[in-house]
Amino acid sequence: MKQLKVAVLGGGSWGTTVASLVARNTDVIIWARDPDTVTEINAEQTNSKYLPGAKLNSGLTATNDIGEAVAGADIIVMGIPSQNFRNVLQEVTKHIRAWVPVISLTKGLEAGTQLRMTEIIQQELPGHPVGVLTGPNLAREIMAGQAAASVIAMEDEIIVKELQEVFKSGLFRVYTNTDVIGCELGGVLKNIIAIAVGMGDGQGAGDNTRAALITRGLSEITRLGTAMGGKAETFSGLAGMGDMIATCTSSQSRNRHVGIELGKGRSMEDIIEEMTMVAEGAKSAPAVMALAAKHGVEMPIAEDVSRVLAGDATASRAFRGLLRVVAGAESEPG
Ligand SMILES: NC(=O)C1=CN([C@@H]2O[C@H](COP(=O)(O)OP(=O)(O)OC[C@H]3O[C@@H](n4cnc5c(N)ncnc54)[C@H](OP(=O)(O)O)[C@@H]3O)[C@@H](O)[C@H]2O)C=CC1
Ligand SMILES: O=C(CO)COP(=O)(O)O
Repeated sequence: MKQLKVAVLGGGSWGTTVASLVARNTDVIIWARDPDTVTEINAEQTNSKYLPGAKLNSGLTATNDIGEAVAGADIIVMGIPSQNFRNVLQEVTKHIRAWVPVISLTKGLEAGTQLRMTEIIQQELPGHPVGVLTGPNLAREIMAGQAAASVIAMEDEIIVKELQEVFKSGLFRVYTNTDVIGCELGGVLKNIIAIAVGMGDGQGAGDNTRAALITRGLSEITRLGTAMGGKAETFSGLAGMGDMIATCTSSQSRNRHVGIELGKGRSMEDIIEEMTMVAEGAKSAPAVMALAAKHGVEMPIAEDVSRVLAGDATASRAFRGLLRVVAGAESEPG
């Protein structure tokens, strides 16, 4: 592979993990706003704030200067949480070269606009190829060297194959897909179902209950995703069902953690206050409900989660309501 220069923006758990993986293949520079993170990555090859105990690839370098990271890059990778994504991208526009692809790692929607991250990239950087890297990819496991599979999704069939070579590495297997909308929405929407599953787990629900929520959750996110232009088969692949299983069952998931704590009766303010990392589902839920209304899609699980997140219902009440709902045909909502 030609020695490409990749800039990863965002020094959190996933940005750092992806940068470390890609550094096995090519030149990578990571931009983080926190000077301590930058110093630590350069001096120790660790990021103890987000990936305690993990050793990063020794070829990885870090900078505090976004211009330095972006100006020389052949590929930009955005590992910034959804509500700050546009601000950082606006800085990128000042330094990026023409036609450089921009890949999002982010699994959220912009709150006010309900836009996907690739739509924001297209607004801010028209003409640049856009894509997402998504799938069942819990950062800490991947840093521990465990096998995982992911999907790189871009509309352009040639560029997506070139980028597959950049991201795949060792036991990190990367598939291609041209359904950007479906892949991106799979990553966004499963977070809300993971909160629902956590709400059940926090109240001592059983394995049958969890399986029912995951399965019914998958059908409701598929309904919205296909109404928005994604392909149904994408939601039964890694970016849909795969990520749903990982996030809804893992003790590492931040979204499931939020659900568990809500299930125990704690308030959102308390839960968020003690979290150092992002739980995208909590931020994206109102945008998801607005999109469901716009597309005329019923999403009973997401709706209940949204009510609990907004403080309009308790987790125990919402959870009992979900289970009491009168069942129709399996192909129908509810
Ligand atoms: N962690 C995971 O396993 C996975 C995460 N994702 C997705 O990746 C995205 C990033 O999440 P993740 O890395 O986990 O998040 P973390 O909570 O681990 O880290 C967030 C990072 O974003 C940085 N950040 C936040 N706002 C800004 C800003 N305005 N300018 C610059 N940097 C900023 C933080 O910097 P600071 O430290 O200075 O606050 C921090 O480095 C999310 O959408 C998530 O859903 C996808 C797959 C797996
Ligand atoms: O997206 C993820 C795994 O694929 C990470 O999930 P959480 O953000 O819930 O930790």
